[in-house]
Order: sequence, then C-alpha cells, then structure tokens
Amino acid sequence: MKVYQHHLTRARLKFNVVQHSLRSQIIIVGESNQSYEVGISTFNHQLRKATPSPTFYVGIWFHASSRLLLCSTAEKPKYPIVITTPPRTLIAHNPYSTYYLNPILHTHFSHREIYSCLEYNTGSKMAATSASALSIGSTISNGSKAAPLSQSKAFGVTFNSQNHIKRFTGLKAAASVSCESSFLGKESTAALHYSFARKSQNQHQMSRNVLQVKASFKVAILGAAGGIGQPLALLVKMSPLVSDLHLYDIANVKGVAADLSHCNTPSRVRDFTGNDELANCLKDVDVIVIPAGVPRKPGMTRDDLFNINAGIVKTLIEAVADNCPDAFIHIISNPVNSTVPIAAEVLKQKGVYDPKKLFGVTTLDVVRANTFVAQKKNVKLIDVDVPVVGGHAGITILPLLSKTKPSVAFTDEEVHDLTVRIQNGGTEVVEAKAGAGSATLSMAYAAARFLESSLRALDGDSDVYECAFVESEVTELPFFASRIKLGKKGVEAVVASDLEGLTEYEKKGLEALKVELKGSIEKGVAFAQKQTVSA
Ligand SMILES: NC(=O)C1=CN([C@@H]2O[C@H](COP(=O)(O)OP(=O)(O)OC[C@H]3O[C@@H](n4cnc5c(N)ncnc54)[C@H](O)[C@@H]3O)[C@@H](O)[C@H]2O)C=CC1
Ligand SMILES: O=C([O-])CC(=O)C(=O)O
Repeated sequence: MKVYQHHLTRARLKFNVVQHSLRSQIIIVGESNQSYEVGISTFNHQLRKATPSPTFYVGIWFHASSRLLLCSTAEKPKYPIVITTPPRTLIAHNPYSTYYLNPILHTHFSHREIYSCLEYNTGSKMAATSASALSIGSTISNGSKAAPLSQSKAFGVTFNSQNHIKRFTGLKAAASVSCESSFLGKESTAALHYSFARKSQNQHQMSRNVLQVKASFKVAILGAAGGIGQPLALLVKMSPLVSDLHLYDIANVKGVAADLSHCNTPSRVRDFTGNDELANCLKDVDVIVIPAGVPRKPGMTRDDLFNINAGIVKTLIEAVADNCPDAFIHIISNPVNSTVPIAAEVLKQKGVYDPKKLFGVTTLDVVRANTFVAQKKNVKLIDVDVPVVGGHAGITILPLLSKTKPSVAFTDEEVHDLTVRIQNGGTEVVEAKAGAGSATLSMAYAAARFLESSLRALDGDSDVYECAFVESEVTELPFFASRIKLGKKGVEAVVASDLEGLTEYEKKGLEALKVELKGSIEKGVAFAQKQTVSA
C-alpha cells in the first residue's frame, strides 16, 4: 500500500471534516480553512519521513488554532477509505504525549480515536472513485496495518447515499450520529452533543442525528480548592466521560463546587469538606486525583515539602483504602518521589495495594519536555514527543531526548540545555511566581490529560500510553517513571525498551538519578512504616 501525497490547492479541495474522538466523544465538523494546505503537506511529509512503507492512505491533520481537522485522501483507493490517525510517531496522536488539547472544546486526539469522514471535490476522477465507503482504521504501531475496528465496537450507523459514507463504525453501541451544517455554533454544548456535517456536493440533503455521549465515570479530586485543584476541576468538568465530580478539601470547596456546577456539562458536581465528609466523597469513585498539600516557595526543594505533605497523603490514602480500594489513584502532591511510596505502603498495610492502580503524576515533565523541545527546535508543538523517565524532582527527571519522536537532531549543547531546563521546569515557575506557589495551570492541564487517558483506558481503549511514576522493574529501583500502557486494570505494561540504547549522556543521567531517587523512595517507605495506619 502506498501513501499518496496530494499537492492540494484550495481551489481543488473542499471538504467537510468530521472528527470524532472516542476519548473525548467529540465530533467536530468544519470546512477547511486557509491553513489546510500547510497542514496536509506537513502531515504527508512527516508521514513519508517516519513511515517508509506506510499503510495509510488518508492523512489527517489538526490545526490547533482553527480547531479543524483536516484530511487529505488517497487517489483511487482500492479499498474502503480507511480514515485513521497518523502513526504514533507522528504529530498529535502519539501514545503518551502531545495530545493536542483544546480545553474549550476538550478536543483530544489519539490514534484510533479519531473517526473522520470527508467529502471533497478535487475536480478530478478522484472524487468519483474515492468517496465510496468509510471504515474506521487504527494503527497499532508505526508501519503496521491499518485495521478496521468494525468488529469490536460497531454502533452501526449507516449512510446510504452513494459516494458517501456507507458505514461508520467503532463508537459505543448507544451512540447515534447526526448531521448538521456547522459545528461552530455549538461550542457551548460541545461536551454534550456534537454534530456531524455531511454536506454533499452532489446532494445537499442533510440527515439529523446527534451523538449522545455516555458519561459514566466518577472522579474525586482531593485538594480541589487549591491552585491545581480548581483549574483541574474545571477541565474535568468538561470531560464528557465524567458523570460525577467529587470535590474535597479541608476548606473553601463549597464555593468552588457551586461555581463549577453552573457549567452545562454532563457531570454532577458535589462538594465535601473536611475529614467527616471524606468517606462519602470517595464512595464508588473510579479515579482519585490528589493535589492536596503545600506547594514550594523559591529556594525550597520538593523534598522540603515532605514533612507536611507526607502526612496529608497518608491520611488521604487511608481513606481511599477504606472506601474505594479499587480506584485508580493519581498522586500529584510533592514530593512525588516519596509520596507515591508512602501511598503504596499505606495501601499495603491496609491489605488493598494494587500496584497497577497507583500512579505518581509526572505528565507535566513530558508536557514541558515537548514544549521546550518544540521551542528550541522551532518545530510545531504537536510534532514532538519526548519520553521522560526517572522520578519527579530535579535531576531525577530524565528526558530521553534521543528518543524524541519524530527523531530530532540535537547538538550536545542543546541536549544539555534542554535536559537542565526540563529538570528545572518546576523551579522556573516557582521563581516566576515569587512566593505565590508553584505550577498550577500547566499542572492542571497535565493532570487532566493523565486523567483523561486513565478514563479512556477504563473505558476499554486498549491503546493508551502515558508516562507515570509507578511500581516498576525496569530498573533496580522499586518505583520509576517511564512510559506505561494503561488498561482497564491499570498499568498493563511498562515500556522497558525506552531505557535501551541510551546515549552516554542519558546513561550518566540515569545512574546519577538513581542515587537520589532511591533515597526519596526509602524516605517515603520509612515514614509510612513508622506510622501506625489508622484502622
Ligand atoms: N506532580 C507534579 O508534577 C506537581 C505537583 N505539585 C504539587 O501539588 C501540590 C498542590 O499544589 P497547589 O495546588 O499549587 O497547592 P495549593 O496550596 O494551592 O492547594 C493545595 C490544596 O490542598 C488542600 N489541602 C491541604 N491539606 C489537605 C488535606 N489534608 N486534605 C485535603 N486537602 C488538603 C488545601 O486546602 C489547598 O486547597 C503541592 O504539593 C505541589 O508541590 C505541583 C505542581 C506539579
Ligand atoms: O516545582 C514544583 O514544586 C511543582 C512541581 O512539581 C512542578 O512544577 O513540576
């Protein structure tokens, strides 16, 4: 199979694009705009570069600012048009980073999640032959065959019109699809209903259906009134996968919940204040996110937060163990290198430890790595994907720049500068805030991404990867941050191969970080072991 590149011009190409992300349950419809040519050619260029024998014959490109998904398609496809996202090595749809997130439309992308259909008018024979049928494609890995998913999650929407989509499969059984002429006026209800425009060049007939999203997960945020908690709660409130959002804090959470509850998105918001209400907050929750605790001030290390935050995390995890031991636990509170081991110990002592479900959130390191690399190399943000391993403090944060996808050439100096900047990303913000706290907005963004990935995994998406600090055997340390595959039961696999073939610089960084990380882990374990866990 071959990828065809079209040098499309605006005059030749006109299409409506429908994009559906299973993760976010969004369909976006839009006319192409002036940026699409650049997007398509960029996509195709990258596709050819990264995948010498690609199986794709449809390119998709998302232009961040226009919020339009742009597609190009192959010439004379011999098969039904497979519309798929790019391989994971490419742009926005990579497995564990740089999902482009538009917080307003809550638009995430990942491969296998985007369902697109298009019609176009190239003014050539292409139009007659290509717009025939559509099935949903997925890519398992770079260069792998794009396989229709119709067997697994078909929801059986059928389009009968000739030259248009015959079958559109892959969504949830309950979904129905509808067509509307535009999505741009629908932003306010974007998380609820998404429309699907299918304006035929041959027949201007519209059918009306609406995709109904079934929000079904309960999420609790502990520390929800804080700097991270509030923007995180807002992002979670916008998730169409969330049915119930429980906000817990020791103070000031009532107002946050009241405020948030006015947003017309699916989830029901409830507030819980103080220890007496913690058990209720946690009942039947699927994912608990914990940003409770004090942040750094300039001059402090994350470890300086240990004395206060260790106790906070311990108490909260005890309640989690008692009330929702099966939930995924996302720990944001610093020092993550110690608070995660503390949580593990507490859960062990309570007899409910499932290492697959306990995560230290290190997503912000990946987000920063991607951002800083993109800035340094002056490439588009969504092009970059850098694994970050180790822990979450100073030198324990190790970006594996040699594993950047698509591969980027760095000078030694660039590698060093970037590594140091990524390691000090948190400090950069702490200093800029000059005493008013540490990263909150970017952290909320990162936590929302990690949460969304977890919910997608819980929802049965079998292709979800993120970096996280978890119990691990990839090194001799009991906990380590690396790329993991998420599934319904939590960590399905740790991607050990990321630690193979490192550069000398990375190897040195790895050895150096192990010493500090080991100390932080042991400190956390010792703390939890010398405390009596409350019954
Ligand atoms: N993992 C990561 O990448 C990052 C971690 N952090 C960490 O996240 C934590 C929170 O940071 P911010 O939100 O900026 O702090 P913040 O002080 O603005 O908010 C913390 C919230 O936790 C609440 N809280 C304190 N004790 C609590 C308890 N026992 N139960 C429930 N809630 C409690 C406070 O009332 C407050 O609302 C800090 O430890 C910070 O270092 C921050 C940024 C990135
Ligand atoms: O630096 C801090 O104290 C907060 C944090 O963990 C980060 O921003 O990465």
